[in-house]
Amino acid sequence: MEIAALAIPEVKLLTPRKHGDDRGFFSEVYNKKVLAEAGIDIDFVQDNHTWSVEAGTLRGLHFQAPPFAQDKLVRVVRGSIFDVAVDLRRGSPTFGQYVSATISAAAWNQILMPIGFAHGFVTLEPDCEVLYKVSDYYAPEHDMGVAWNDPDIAIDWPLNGRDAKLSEKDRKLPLLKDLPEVFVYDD
Ligand SMILES: Cc1cn([C@H]2C[C@H](O)[C@@H](COP(=O)(O)OP(=O)(O)O[C@H]3O[C@H](C)C(=O)[C@H](O)[C@H]3O)O2)c(=O)[nH]c1=O
Repeated sequence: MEIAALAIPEVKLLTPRKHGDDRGFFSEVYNKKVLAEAGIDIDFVQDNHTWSVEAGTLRGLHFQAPPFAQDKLVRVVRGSIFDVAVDLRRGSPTFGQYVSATISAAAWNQILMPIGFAHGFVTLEPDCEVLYKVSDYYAPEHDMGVAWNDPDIAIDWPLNGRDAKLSEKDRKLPLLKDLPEVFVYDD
């Protein structure tokens, strides 16, 4: 498992090994012990699976507020996504900044973001399937978000001239400046 830090170092890019042979491949895509040995000790409790039909499908920017905040480990088993983590931790030197990575079945990579970040992605091709682990259960009453196109975050989404396909909920998410304080930076 290769593990690299992105520009906001709490967000990691993971690349599991693929063991190929004439049948295909085998890959340990999650190993709690391997991550713990790398200092990433997270108890994931729920697996999510989303399928997006069209390229340009944009889900985000979402997070769950404490006490149901979630670490997330995201991977793609069909297609590719432009994945984004936005630092929402008040007091963080990178508050309101984002990191991004292209996560794809072809690259066989994953992105890990801790509690304190909003998550979103846009699909780069049709028929994308995204699987991700979260470290707390779904809590709809604590499900929150930030507008995908917040000018203060200014995410450079690769929409390639198409309109983002958004849920009604995501069309109405607040701007970062209007969010209540939910996460505090704990360096
Ligand atoms: C998140 C979630 C949703 N649901 C139900 C609620 C709705 O009936 C339906 C679709 O939910 P939603 O529109 O919130 O799905 P996404 O827009 O893909 O939301 C996700 O998108 C971004 C990228 C995330 O990181 C979050 O995990 C999550 O917010 O699934 C559940 O039953 N369990 C869950 O854990």
